[in-house]
Amino acid sequence: MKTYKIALLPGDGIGRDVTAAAWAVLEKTAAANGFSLDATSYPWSCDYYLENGSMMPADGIETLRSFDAILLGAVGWPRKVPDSVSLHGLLLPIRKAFVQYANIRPHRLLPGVQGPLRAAGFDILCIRENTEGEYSGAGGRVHQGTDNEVAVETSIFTRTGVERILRFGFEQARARSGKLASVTKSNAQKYSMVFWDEITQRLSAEYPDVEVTSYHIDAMAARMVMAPDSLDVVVASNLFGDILTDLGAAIQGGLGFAASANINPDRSAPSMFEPVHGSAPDIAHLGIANPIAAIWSGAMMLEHLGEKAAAARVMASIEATTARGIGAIPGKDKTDAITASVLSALG
Ligand SMILES: NC(=O)C1=CN([C@@H]2O[C@H](COP(=O)(O)OP(=O)(O)OC[C@H]3O[C@@H](n4cnc5c(N)ncnc54)[C@H](O)[C@@H]3O)[C@@H](O)[C@H]2O)C=CC1
Ligand SMILES: CC(=O)C(=O)O
Ligand SMILES: [K+]
Ligand SMILES: [Mn+2]
Repeated sequence: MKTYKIALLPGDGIGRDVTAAAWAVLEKTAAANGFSLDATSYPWSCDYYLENGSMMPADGIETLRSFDAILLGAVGWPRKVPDSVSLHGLLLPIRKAFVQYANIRPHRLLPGVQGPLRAAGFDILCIRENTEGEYSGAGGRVHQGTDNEVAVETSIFTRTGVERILRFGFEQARARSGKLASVTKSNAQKYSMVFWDEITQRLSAEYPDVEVTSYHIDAMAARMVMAPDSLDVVVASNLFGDILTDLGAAIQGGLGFAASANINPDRSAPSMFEPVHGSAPDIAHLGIANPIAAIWSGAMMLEHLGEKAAAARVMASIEATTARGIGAIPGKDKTDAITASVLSALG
């Protein structure tokens, strides 16, 4: 039987609950579809940091490298560890080291879910640059604690990095409606985003079948709310994509619905699958986290592994669940009840 080696990183807060839910669904799906998933779970998290002084061991990246894929919950527990330490100690290093440059975030309304906009046909695909840009981690602080203190955070946009994410966006647009929105801010950011726009324009010549439009990030935020039907594939830098995908999640009905895949398109290292949301300290321990985003991310993992029928089975079970009203209204159903419904819909 075909076996896939999966690294589980539940992380912090509700990351643990939703990863457990996703794993139960994935295991049952694998059994029904004739393959198996071999999980190794790692406790890397803020608790791990408090015990060991780092978010993961020094050889953590090398440990993960041998897996077929990584399933992650969420990283961060700001009451105990600064978010800048936890994110730059675990989540962001994995995305960078494994060149998971395409962060794919689908946003669409599931059956039975009423988003705040009543935009019934809401269905867009955000492609977020995931290894550089505003989250490069290049910068520093001097004269700390004095009136002369200075903080510098440098965005890094490389030709390789910008070209490959835009090309990925064009390819995704080609595979969907043929419409691509490129998110910019070249009226204010006169180096990086002018560079981004130039590469968008140059690549558009290679994709005459794709209609590409550039929108400034501020106008794009408004457009997602006011005219979501005018959008299909949206490609954005790391920070812009991060913000727009929480907005996309909100339009979907909440953070508990938004899935994501951190993809290494060349398959030279494992890709990582996780919900868009974080550890949600405000609801952790209440048993009410919506596991649908994590389960959907698991379906994206199966798709990436080539198990398309299994991925479709998981999606159909999610949709059957929300169509029955279970998990459709944020906070109404418990994590376990939503998971049980998806499990039973699997058949
Ligand atoms: N990829 C990751 O691991 C991410 C980690 N974080 C970290 O998570 C921690 C909390 O960050 P926040 O800014 O509060 O963002 P968050 O996404 O954890 O929570 C934002 C809001 O959405 C709600 N929410 C999130 N997921 C939900 C779910 N599955 N079901 C129902 N409601 C849900 C929360 O209760 C909260 O009100 C921080 O440490 C942050 O750095 C934040 C975003 C992504
Ligand atoms: C860190 C974060 O907010 C994200 O990856 O979406
Ligand atoms: K997450
Ligand atoms: Mn985010």
